[in-house]
Amino acid sequence: MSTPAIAVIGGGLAGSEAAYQLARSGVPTTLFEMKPVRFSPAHNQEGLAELVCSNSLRSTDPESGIGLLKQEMELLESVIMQVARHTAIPAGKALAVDRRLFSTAMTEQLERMDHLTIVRKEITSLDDPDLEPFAKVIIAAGPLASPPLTASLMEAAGEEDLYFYDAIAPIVVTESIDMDKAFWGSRYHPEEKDYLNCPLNEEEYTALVQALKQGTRVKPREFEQAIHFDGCLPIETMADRGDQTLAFGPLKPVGLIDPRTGKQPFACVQLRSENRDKTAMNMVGFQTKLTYPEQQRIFSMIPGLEHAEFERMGSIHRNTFVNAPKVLTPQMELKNKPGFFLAGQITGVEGYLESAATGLWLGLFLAGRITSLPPVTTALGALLNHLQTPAKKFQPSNVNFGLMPGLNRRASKKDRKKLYAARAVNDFTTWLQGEPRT
Ligand SMILES: Cc1cc2nc3c(=O)[nH]c(=O)nc-3n(C[C@H](O)[C@H](O)[C@H](O)COP(=O)(O)OP(=O)(O)OC[C@H]3O[C@@H](n4cnc5c(N)ncnc54)[C@H](O)[C@@H]3O)c2cc1C
Repeated sequence: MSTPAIAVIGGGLAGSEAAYQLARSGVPTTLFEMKPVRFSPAHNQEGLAELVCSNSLRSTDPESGIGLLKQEMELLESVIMQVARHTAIPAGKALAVDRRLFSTAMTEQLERMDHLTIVRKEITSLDDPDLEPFAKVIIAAGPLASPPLTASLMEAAGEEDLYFYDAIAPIVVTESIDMDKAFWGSRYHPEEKDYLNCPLNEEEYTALVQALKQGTRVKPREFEQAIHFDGCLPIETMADRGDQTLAFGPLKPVGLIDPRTGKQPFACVQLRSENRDKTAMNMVGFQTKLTYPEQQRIFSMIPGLEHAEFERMGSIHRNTFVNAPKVLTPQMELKNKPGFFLAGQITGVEGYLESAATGLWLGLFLAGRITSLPPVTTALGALLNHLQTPAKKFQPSNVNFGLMPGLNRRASKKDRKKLYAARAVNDFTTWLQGEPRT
């Protein structure tokens, strides 16, 4: 009996990895990629597995979550990792690649594979006649999946369970903050230096809220009307909801005492350090749709930020992803549309490698080369387990130590990381040995 064919929509990081794993396992696979017929707003090369922004696949340190993930992907013979090693350029402890070479090598690798057909065509619906011959379909169309396909996915996933945007808070250069006005300290812990606080009196707060309400905003684009994500509302939308909303929300002053007055201010803007050296600070809760000049003008009304230099302005960019715990089975199959599986950023993961890892797992799983999820104590397991939990952001480096039975919680953070790395690799290898290999 011949093996049923599988279609993959989207030849990005996840789709290319999934298609490779299926084809090398002998599964007849067709990869539909819309480029060069149509390009998303971020893609501009014709090749597969295009890295749209940075050329870095981040740290190779096996004590970091992302380094561990690399090790585990290599154990599973990930093509993304193989090609990345071949096209790497020097970048210290990080794995960076020549972006063009990487995409060209990935395209050539996939084009010469048996069992794999690459069709340059946009799939516009989950009911597209082109998909009819296939027993299963992997949707790996990315955070910028083409609009008609997104609309069709919305129908299958349910409007409220498909999100369309990512909200980014502005980052300020620490040196440009007026330290005569701002003070360090986290809530109830003035000695901790993780947060920098800009105190506002009632008058300053009221002026800021009015400015936020009246500030010029970037016009909503296609699909953005359907946003329902209270976890990261734009700051000006919160201001619209009521004059005191911010004072009880991201600007609440509770637990923060201004050392200059010895009192709790009326409201407080908090900035969280972006890096270990605290050279850049992230404005907590200030994700925004205000235009860049308006951000500059309005945020400089905040005491301490009058002369702030912005390393990055706030923004909201399109990022299509589903509410994975609700709409997907643990095998990443759409509950409302059996036979349709999701991989890549559209599942809710973020980052090149994390996206590729979901494609790797799904490709191997649908090819029958592995039969279960990796244990949650491994980086790959934690990543996949994340798809079944409600948290939006996933950082493999934040893998919960609590998942590791017997791990000494009193050990230093560094030792715990080492122990974790050792345990995770161990658990992963044990799991792998128990899996059927062809
Ligand atoms: C602007 C931007 C910058 C980013 N910068 C970084 C970064 O610096 N570092 C990082 O780690 N991550 C970054 N990311 C996240 C990163 O892009 C993703 O994590 C990763 O590329 C997602 O992989 P994917 O396979 O899910 O989607 P993609 O890599 O986007 O691949 C999706 C593919 O599907 C194709 N496609 C879309 N719709 C259809 C259709 N209907 N029919 C056929 N084909 C279709 C697209 O052309 C594309 O080739 C960025 C994302 C964006 C949008």
